[in-house]
Amino acid sequence: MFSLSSTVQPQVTVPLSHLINAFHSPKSTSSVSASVSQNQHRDVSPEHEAPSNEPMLNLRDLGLSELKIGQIDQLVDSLLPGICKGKNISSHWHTSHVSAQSFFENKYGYIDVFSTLRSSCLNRQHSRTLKNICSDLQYWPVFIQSRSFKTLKSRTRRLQSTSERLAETQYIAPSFVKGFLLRDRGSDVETLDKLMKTKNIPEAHQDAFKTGFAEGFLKAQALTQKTNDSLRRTRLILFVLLLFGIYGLLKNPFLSVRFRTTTGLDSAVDPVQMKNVTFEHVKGVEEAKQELQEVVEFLKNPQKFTVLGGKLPKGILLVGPPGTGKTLLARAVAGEADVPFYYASGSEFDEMFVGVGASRIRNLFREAKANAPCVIFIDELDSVGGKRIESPMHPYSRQTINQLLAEMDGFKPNEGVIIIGATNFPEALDNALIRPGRFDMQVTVPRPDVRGRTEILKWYLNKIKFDQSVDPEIIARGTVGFSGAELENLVNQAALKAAVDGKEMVTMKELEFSKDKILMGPERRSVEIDNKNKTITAYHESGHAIIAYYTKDAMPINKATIMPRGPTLGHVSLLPENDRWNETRAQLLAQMDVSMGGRVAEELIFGTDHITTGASSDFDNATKIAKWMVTKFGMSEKLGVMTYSDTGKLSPETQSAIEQEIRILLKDSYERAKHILKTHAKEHKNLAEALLTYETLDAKEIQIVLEGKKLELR
Ligand SMILES: Nc1ncnc2c1ncn2[C@@H]1O[C@H](COP(=O)(O)OP(=O)(O)OP(=O)(O)O)[C@@H](O)[C@H]1O
Ligand SMILES: [Zn+2]
Repeated sequence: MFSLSSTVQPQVTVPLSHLINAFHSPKSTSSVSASVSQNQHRDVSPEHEAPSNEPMLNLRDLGLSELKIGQIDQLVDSLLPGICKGKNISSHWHTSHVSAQSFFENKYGYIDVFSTLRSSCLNRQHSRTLKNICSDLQYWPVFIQSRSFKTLKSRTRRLQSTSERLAETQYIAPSFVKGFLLRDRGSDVETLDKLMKTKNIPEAHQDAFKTGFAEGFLKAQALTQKTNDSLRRTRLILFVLLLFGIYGLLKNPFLSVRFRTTTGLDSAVDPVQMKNVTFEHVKGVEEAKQELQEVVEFLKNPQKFTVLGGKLPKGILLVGPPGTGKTLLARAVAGEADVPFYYASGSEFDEMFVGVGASRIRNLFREAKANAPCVIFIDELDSVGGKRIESPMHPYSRQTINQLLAEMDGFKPNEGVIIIGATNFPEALDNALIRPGRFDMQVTVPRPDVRGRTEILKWYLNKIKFDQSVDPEIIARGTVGFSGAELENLVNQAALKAAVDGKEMVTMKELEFSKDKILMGPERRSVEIDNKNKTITAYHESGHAIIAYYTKDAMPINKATIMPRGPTLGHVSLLPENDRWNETRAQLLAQMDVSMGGRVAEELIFGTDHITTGASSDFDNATKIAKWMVTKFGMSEKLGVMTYSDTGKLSPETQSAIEQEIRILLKDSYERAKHILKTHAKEHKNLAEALLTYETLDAKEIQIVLEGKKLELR
């Protein structure tokens, strides 16, 4: 409805179509009727009440509410000729107002237009053309009263000031009025008149021309209104969607985690109660456990230490290769003492964002102090406490380390918070971190020895089903240098293999299998090796085995196989009875002899022309031992008890003397191997054939074959 309602303004509204109709057929009287309401009394006739979907045009908007009686009469007459023929007028027209009649009369000195409308029946028959209406509209004074009786000046006067005019139109007039009457009225109509004149439009067509103009204008206004409505609706929908979107983002767990981690204000500092992990769970690191025992005592009973005046270190640094059980030990300390355990990894503090790493450290220590006695464990300490090198990758590491140092200085030694740090690279740590008062107690957690490995293997074997014939010690002997984590993995892999093979329990075979897999890579069963190469490999490997078996100081054989694995076509594994801390000259020579066994076997069986490249790593091994014996271990009579570290810088004579000695050692070794293989040619043949049949033979089976007994069919 194009109406501007106001409490004080009389309103005259008319369906738009009627106005258009009036424009179109000004002489027709049948299609349009009107009624006039009484003063202070709204027309309540049913027709009037019936809602109309048509847009309504408020005549006041057209500036008609201020018409003089005569003008209104003229207008109504021209718009709706014969509209009021009596009291039974239908009420498509109605007027309403609420302001006092006297107000208008008093203030403006002329009769209220509505009293005129009320008294008049609007039944004049004069028909007038649109041209007349337009020119009337053009010059009628527009008189608009806003709310609260604030009366604006006559429009004619106000139009003198352009700025005033603009302000007024924006404030009061609807766009229709602005466009049609106020802002562009004069110019539009004038232009239209001018246009009709210049185009020489005949008098007869001028009405139609103007009608078309007015109709188009009204339609454009209706369209604008529609567009504005739909724009408003779209904006509302977008706003609601935005609200939903924001709600969804806040509820999304992924994003909330991101917010957590990136702000660092809420880093994970929840303690873990470690009652279930004790020193019992950590095997093969007895010394480390003993050293940490006193820390456990302190955490259990801090007063005992305070009374005696003893001071415990604030920080303990666990140093050792990966997987040796440093984290496990720290957990066990908390578990033994039954105190909370705060875990943090150094890399968590290594943040790209300023202050985040430092704030996490602050949070961690604040939480820990509130829950003392407790253990803070910082894994990978080197990644937070490494030497303070400025680098673009770690822009705020200095800030983080400083925070860590400040926190460590910030509590007293006997406050009940023990910080355990772990690192694989103690040398990479910032010196400020390892000075007394910080991480001043260092505990080494080495790779386990054979006893330790046996214990660890037993511990993890007890968690799976294994055959009674399994000897963990044999596996332990063959896994020199394995860490606790690697041994755990070995047992696990054996269990998986047994499950895949449909076995009920794990046997030595699976354990050996997984050991070889870890040491040498997976088996290459799919590799097609021709019989000739298989035979050469079988004799080569048996050659090693025969030398090992018949040489007094050689290590016991564990296994021989011609199954390709990793880069090898076959191998013989020997096991030291113990981890060897020292090796004798005889043991070193025996190792060289065993290495030579492969090539000697090839030569003896297939002839000098058919020796292969397969012995190169054997020679590498033998040559290395011979070289060390001469240059490092003082085991050459000719060169004496002296070390020759940088052989390239030695005199040519010395260099050739060393070379000579190494050559003799290797040659002698080769000859010894040849002698043994010639002596035990029969055993050599038997073993090679057994390998060709069975592919893999363990120590017991090798012994059976070499004793000339028959192997049971597997
Ligand atoms: N000495 C051990 N006794 C028993 N289990 C061990 C031992 N060492 C390692 N493990 C096993 O290996 C797993 C990994 O060990 P842990 O995380 O403690 O090693 P770590 O020294 O902290 O390694 P990293 O330096 O890589 O952090 C342990 O959870 C445990 O299952
Ligand atoms: Zn070999």
